[in-house]
Amino acid sequence: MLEIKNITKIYNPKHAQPLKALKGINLTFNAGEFICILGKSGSGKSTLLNILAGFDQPSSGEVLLNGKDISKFSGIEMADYRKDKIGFVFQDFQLLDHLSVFENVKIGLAMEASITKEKKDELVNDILYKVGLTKHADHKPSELSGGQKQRVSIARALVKQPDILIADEPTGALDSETSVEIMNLLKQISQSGKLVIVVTHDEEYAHMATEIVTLVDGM
Ligand SMILES: Nc1ncnc2c1ncn2[C@@H]1O[C@H](COP(=O)(O)OP(=O)(O)OP(=O)(O)O)[C@@H](O)[C@H]1O
Repeated sequence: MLEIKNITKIYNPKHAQPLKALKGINLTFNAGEFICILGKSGSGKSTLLNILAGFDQPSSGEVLLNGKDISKFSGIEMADYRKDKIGFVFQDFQLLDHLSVFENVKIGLAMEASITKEKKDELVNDILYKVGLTKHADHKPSELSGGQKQRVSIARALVKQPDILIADEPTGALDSETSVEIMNLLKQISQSGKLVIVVTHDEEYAHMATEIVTLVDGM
């Protein structure tokens, strides 16, 4: 489904000492897999994630989604790729404090001009049910626990039904019990047929993965 071939990323290529953040990475990921990307600080995890999510482009190599090379996409094609195929979950949730849980999740559908308001409301209610937040739909983020906030962020990423869910340190701001809960939810999501890719510092949760990728110094 998602294949990367000989990816390199060089920051400041014209600098006297360019920084090689990724040094020829080859990986294949399939639908239904739960991938954990591990590695020390500076090993290239965020760089790899940003390329997979279409936030950044590699210096060389290919990123193939169902055989199509997204690394050569134009700006507009890349924006469509991010909108249609990718859900992204951030460590610090990135919720809007003045909006309710329902409204925060609905933001995930803001770019979907072809979906009616009624259908959007139905999709939001469905996903809130799936992540166990129906009772909290009218609450503000400030009224939620850290784990509940991360569930809102996951619901917002999933509401547009992307094929791929990417999470950057989703448990980084959570205690260990809540972290297990969130990792279990992410695993369940992969078992429903999505490709879930998680960057984590917490090696203790890596056993839950179907595949572990360990980055060492960009390799
Ligand atoms: N925009 C940038 N410009 C220049 N160098 C960068 C940039 N982003 C990252 N780097 C460098 O690339 C290397 C890999 O960084 P990256 O953020 O991918 O690592 P990481 O494994 O995600 O680290 P952390 O766990 O601390 O987030 C590091 O040496 C970093 O300093």
